[in-house]
Amino acid sequence: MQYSLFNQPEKLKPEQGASDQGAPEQQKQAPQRLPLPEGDVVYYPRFFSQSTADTYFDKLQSELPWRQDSLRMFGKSIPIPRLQSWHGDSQCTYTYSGLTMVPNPWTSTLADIRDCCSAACGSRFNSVLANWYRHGQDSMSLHADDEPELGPNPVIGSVTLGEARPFVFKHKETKARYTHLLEHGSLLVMAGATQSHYLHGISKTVKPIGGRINLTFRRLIVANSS
Ligand SMILES: O=C(O)CCC(=O)C(=O)O
Ligand SMILES: [Fe+2]
Repeated sequence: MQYSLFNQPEKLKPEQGASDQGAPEQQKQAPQRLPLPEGDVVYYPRFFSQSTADTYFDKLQSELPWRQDSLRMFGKSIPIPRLQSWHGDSQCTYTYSGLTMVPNPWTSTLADIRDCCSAACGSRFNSVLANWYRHGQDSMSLHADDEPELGPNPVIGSVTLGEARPFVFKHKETKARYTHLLEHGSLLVMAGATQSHYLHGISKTVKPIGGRINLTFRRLIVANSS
């Protein structure tokens, strides 16, 4: 399907809730295409209003069955530096870095956010990895979302709630780096050949910062997916 990354149906425009009144600088922020050669990345600041994003943060923090997962490296079990929760349609079992994750069901909060992101991205997302970065020492090392079950040129929709963190892109051949701050209530959409050409990740910081929840929506190619 051909679609524009700039799709933003009227009903998905940032809400103008009570807490946003009198703060016109918070509204009408246009999507930005990031200047990444060979990449296809669009950033929607305030995809969700401040008040909606605050509510989602609180609900997800308390509702999701957060897990401390570990990876096996060099024969040792190493805890990953963040908590995670994998949700999706029942057939969406996902394997990454040797870790096989059976999906938890969609919660109504996750399903609401999924539907907004699917409409904006033109992709029917069937799964989401929720990441909870509790503080500055939580991180995600550079990687590409290029697992075979995502298919070629996957569309990935990534929502940030809570503390803003810099998102690092590193070009696989030129090694050029580009950093973009992901803010509360934003949506970052990676599409096209972005995963073929770039790694991405979240670095640690020594600054005393608050928690951040990230939701990375994906569409896995699975039997019986519509
Ligand atoms: O926390 C983020 O913004 C990145 C998450 C990510 O890259 C992933 O879940 O694959
Ligand atoms: Fe990723």
